[in-house]
Amino acid sequence: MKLGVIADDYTGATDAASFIVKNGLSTVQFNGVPEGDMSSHLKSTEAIVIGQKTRALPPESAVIASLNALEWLKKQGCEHIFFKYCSTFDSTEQGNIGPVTDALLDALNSDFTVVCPALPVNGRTVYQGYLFVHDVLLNESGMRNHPLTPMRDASLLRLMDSQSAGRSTLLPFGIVEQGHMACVEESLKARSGGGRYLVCDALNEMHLDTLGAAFCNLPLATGGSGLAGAIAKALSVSSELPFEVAAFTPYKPDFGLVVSGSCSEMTNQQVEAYQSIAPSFKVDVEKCLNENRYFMEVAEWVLENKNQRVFPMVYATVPPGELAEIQKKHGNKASSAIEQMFHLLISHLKLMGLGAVVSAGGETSGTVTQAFDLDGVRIGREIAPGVPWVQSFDGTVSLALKSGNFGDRDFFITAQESME
Ligand SMILES: Nc1ncnc2c1ncn2[C@@H]1O[C@H](COP(=O)(O)OP(=O)(O)O)[C@@H](O)[C@H]1O
Ligand SMILES: O=C(O)[C@@H](O)C(=O)COP(=O)(O)O
Repeated sequence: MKLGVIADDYTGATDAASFIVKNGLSTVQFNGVPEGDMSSHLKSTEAIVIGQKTRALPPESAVIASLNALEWLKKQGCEHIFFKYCSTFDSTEQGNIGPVTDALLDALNSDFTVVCPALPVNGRTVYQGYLFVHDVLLNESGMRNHPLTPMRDASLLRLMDSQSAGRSTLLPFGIVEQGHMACVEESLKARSGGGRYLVCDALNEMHLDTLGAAFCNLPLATGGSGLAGAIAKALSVSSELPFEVAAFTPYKPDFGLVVSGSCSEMTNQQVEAYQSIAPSFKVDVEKCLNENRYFMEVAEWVLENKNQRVFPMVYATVPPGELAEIQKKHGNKASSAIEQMFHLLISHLKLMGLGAVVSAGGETSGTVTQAFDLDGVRIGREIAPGVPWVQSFDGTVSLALKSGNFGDRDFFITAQESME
């Protein structure tokens, strides 16, 4: 097994898996650390991705979950480990990117890794250690208003140093441009000078490929799906298996649903666009907080509106002003109550034959995936960069787990049109 990936959310896991498959390694994704014998799913597999919902947990819990994942991946013989976090470095001052990276390094008896969330195809670039989202710094992007992990700084060195035990240094793009040997040399200098995390500039795919070639042999690398894909590309050079892109297309079931819990700028646009063509239900936050059985009211609406040309949509997505008011009144309790409602809703609807969900938002997708209680998924056709269709091993459930910021305005309909 060449590569084991620990992803801090489920959209991030499918994102990474999609890029790894595209770059030549056959890949299986598990939702959480698998229990029982998974060997039948691992025949001819070169990369394993474990998706977990650890991004917004207290750091201690995220560390324990990530170390469990590492132990399992090592048992499967994974030679290299990749810690996948968000291309917008979603975290708080406490973590969890720093604490999890430190714990993984210690467990791997290593003292050095790379940090690179760049994903140029989706507009995330790193320049002089600063993270850009398209043409603005991270802290000027919509991420400054994120409900759980508002990003108020764009310096990856500062962000990493504030939440970890060690010290960051920079691999500037001028050296990345000189090629992978120059990067390796620079990393040796950084390491001998006491640097623990090498923050890598990357403005385009070529830079990522260079970083992949330079750092594919580290025990641990960390970053976004761009670097995960580049490392897979470097590792796949020695692959003995025939290259095969797992691009199955799922069937469109009679009963599908769009669930949107992201409040990102892009998801707000996607919800607005989809509302004009599909039956839509806006979640009542007060009811999520105060009525245990509110999910039944939502389920009833869904069941009345299924079997249409397009999937009905249940959404909690609100624009920044409305979100700020809700958070002022309820803090993070509102977010948890909404997630809990989505969990109960999906758990109920799966018994009614729900066969596909297009889900927007990382935490939201974690909730949806956990409610289906699937061991893992196989990776299918890409709908947009970083968002593949995935399907349960038994083929009964198809999911499109969309990161809040990914996809274009028409994503919800494009996803359905891409089914057979
Ligand atoms: N109207 C709302 N008020 C408060 N919190 C909300 C609202 N709608 C969604 N949320 C919460 O915001 C969080 C969004 O996170 P997530 O699903 O990861 O989206 P993203 O991918 O944009 O980060 C979730 O915890 C969700 O429950
Ligand atoms: O790296 C990315 O941008 C995504 O894979 C991801 O992790 C997104 O997180 P959410 O926006 O919370 O879905």
